[in-house]
Amino acid sequence: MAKRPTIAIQGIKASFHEEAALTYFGEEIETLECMTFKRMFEEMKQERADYIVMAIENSIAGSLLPNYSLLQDYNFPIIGEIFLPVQLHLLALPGLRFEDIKYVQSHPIAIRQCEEFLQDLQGITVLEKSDTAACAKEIQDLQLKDTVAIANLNAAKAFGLEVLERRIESNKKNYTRFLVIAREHEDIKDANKASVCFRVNNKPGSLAKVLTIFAQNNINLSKIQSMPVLGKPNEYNFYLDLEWTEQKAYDLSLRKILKYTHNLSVMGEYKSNDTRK
Ligand SMILES: O=C(O)C(=O)Cc1ccccc1
Repeated sequence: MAKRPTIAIQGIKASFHEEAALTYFGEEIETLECMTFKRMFEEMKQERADYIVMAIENSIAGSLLPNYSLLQDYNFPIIGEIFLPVQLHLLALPGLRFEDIKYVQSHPIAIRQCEEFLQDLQGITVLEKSDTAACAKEIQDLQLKDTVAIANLNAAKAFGLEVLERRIESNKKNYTRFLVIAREHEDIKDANKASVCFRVNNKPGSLAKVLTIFAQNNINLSKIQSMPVLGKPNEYNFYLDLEWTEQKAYDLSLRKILKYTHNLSVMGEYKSNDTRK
């Protein structure tokens, strides 16, 4: 039997990262729990992980900008994507009443998704922690009787907590997009999406020129994100997600943009997997 792949996730079991990893790879995996996003890349560099599953964007919180830098710094290929619906609940030790709450703890992405709900809570301190599941676990481990966690139902079940309030996210249709990153290059059959990065000259129309080439070749731009290049004023890295129906048109447009860009890198070619409704 082939060895189960080891997937580095940010957070512990029952976190959204674990759910994303299970959604993509199925149940036959080992997960490697990492407390930070950078740790996942270090583990992969040390060959203790075969893949990374990493959140890159959320419908409310937006892009996770430092994660773009990690992709650049470590240069491992993106081989897939997952869109996960994010439903959040307020979890507490059984029997806890609303008036007992002094602290609400969760991952910053989850906190930002529940801002409307949190605004209505008077005199309660919000604490940002490493991941939603660890917040739930801590309440059980330390028997915290004045603290609640924002997390998912897997965490409630895994750590014996009760749901004090269901579905507290502001936008009921919110999704998080995760990337699947491999240690080694993999040839993805029928790839129809790519994540690329480049810089352009600081001159009028430089970026427009590149975007026109994609438009002329019928390449859809599903995302564009810019990030300043550290130590180089006026220089930006542009991160683009491209989608195509004709592989040849994509190949051609990449060749054509070479003339108008510098530091062009293809961060990964993979199958589009947009499961949002
Ligand atoms: O804290 C977690 O469970 C994570 O995996 C990070 C996260 C939090 C909220 C939405 C998506 C990802």
